[in-house]
Amino acid sequence: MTEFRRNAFKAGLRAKKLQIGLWQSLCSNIAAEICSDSGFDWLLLDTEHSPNEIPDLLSQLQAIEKGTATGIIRPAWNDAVLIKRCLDIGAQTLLIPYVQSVEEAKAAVAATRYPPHGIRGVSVAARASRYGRVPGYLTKANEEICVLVQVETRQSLDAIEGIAAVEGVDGVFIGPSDLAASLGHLGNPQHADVQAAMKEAVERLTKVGKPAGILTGNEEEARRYIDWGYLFVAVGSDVGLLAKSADTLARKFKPA
Ligand SMILES: O=C(O)C(=O)C[C@H](O)[C@@H](O)CO
Repeated sequence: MTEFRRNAFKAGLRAKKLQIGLWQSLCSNIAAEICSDSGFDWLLLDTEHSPNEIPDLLSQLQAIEKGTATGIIRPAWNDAVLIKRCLDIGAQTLLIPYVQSVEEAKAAVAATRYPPHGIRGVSVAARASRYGRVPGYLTKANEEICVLVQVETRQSLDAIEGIAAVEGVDGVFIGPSDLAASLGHLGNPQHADVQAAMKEAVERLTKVGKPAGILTGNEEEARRYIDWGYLFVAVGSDVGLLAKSADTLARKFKPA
């Protein structure tokens, strides 16, 4: 019998365990497979700022299944159709960008739930149910679906407790680049005002018992965010790793 797949990332969030991730923007199943054997807890397959399409995402999910990491997809927008397509190919954890209000957080959750709890369209033969072979998938799916919402503007910061309290929101991710832009510091998430906002955000989320996540390519910052209480932290990206290693190697033989 084909078993219903459990979501290790969601279990880690419930246990308030620190989970370390890597951002995947190369849109490559081979890169994703390589990174999935590194020991990370999660790999974020981005479609908001990377040219990833559904077939690319599907092959990346397949590639990372045998590794240590849970695949998380970020749809390009808080859109029920994009969300449905990511769920149907087997993603159980989604990171929804630019959630500005309680209403938008509710809409994100509703897009992941079958009626009567939401509006997810029903497929009886999608990969999510192992092509219809998982007994009772339609009634059990919600148990393992994990919804992360992105708070990345001044407006959403103001509403952070309400957004976090929406039933079905499992975690809140602070987007450093967009938050910096919204606070008037485009391109400078290190600015003291932005750092203070990110610290306050995790403190407020911790107070209401909701796990907070973040991304940085800088080790010192990552350690600081972990000290502040962030629980799902992406500590780099496949693009960053490749660019940095390629530059370092080239410099050894072709000094600038
Ligand atoms: O605001 C942010 O920071 C994010 O949402 C993450 C970025 O989109 C990521 O691509 C890094 O630039």
